[in-house]
Amino acid sequence: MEDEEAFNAGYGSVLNLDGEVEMDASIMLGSNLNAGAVTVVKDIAHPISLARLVMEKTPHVLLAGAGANRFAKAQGIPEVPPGSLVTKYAQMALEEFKKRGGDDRTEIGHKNHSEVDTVGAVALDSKGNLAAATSTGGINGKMVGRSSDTCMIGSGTYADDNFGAVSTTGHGETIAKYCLAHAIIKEVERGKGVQNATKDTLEKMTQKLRNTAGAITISKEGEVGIFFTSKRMAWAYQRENELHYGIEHNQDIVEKFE
Ligand SMILES: NC(=O)C[C@H](N)C(=O)O
Repeated sequence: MEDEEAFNAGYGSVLNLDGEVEMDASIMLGSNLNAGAVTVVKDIAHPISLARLVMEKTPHVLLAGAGANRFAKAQGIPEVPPGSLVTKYAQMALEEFKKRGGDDRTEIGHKNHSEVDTVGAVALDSKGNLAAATSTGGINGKMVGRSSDTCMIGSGTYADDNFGAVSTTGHGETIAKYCLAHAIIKEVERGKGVQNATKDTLEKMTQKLRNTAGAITISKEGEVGIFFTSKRMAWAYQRENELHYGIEHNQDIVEKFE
């Protein structure tokens, strides 16, 4: 998904005020709560793979900026040429953002053409291990050096084999203040099913902070929770020979395959 221009991650990321791509990503394992993250990394095609290396090869959880890029080099991850993750669409979106005077970073009350989605994944394997991962270019027209919720364990990403795994998208400052991913997990811990936990937590967050977000959650039993207070959120999941997907509210398109 980081290679796909339609998504706001890797190639196709939105731009900061200087017209550059600065990316964030995080990953977490539910079995031991191991986690890794990077923030404000430049010229790396797959920030999520770098976040995984932070988890697997360092004693740290989060590496930032030049230090994260230096670590990538040491791990043999090549940098892509400067500017090669920038797309025409992202440049147009930044121009539009600047023309508008640059203050409509949330969906409430605005029709915002420049937002494309962060990518995230949650998974359960046959042994009962849960994992979550999230990757983003952040928010169009962000300040240089701004870190998002996506690199923050507990906000953008969380996984605990006892309860579930969550990945979130939406207005980063709001998600970070609410510790959204962890807040959803806490509701599961209190006994709610993952769909209700996801929905109720997002609704409470939006009511309190007047900004929108969405999340995908999976339980240790393999149930999925999908909800968004934003206008749209593209999602999909596969269980056995059924593929489910949607983007609008109350949409669940099913395709069966052999
Ligand atoms: N579309 C997104 O999910 C953006 C991301 N949460 C951020 O604030 O950077």
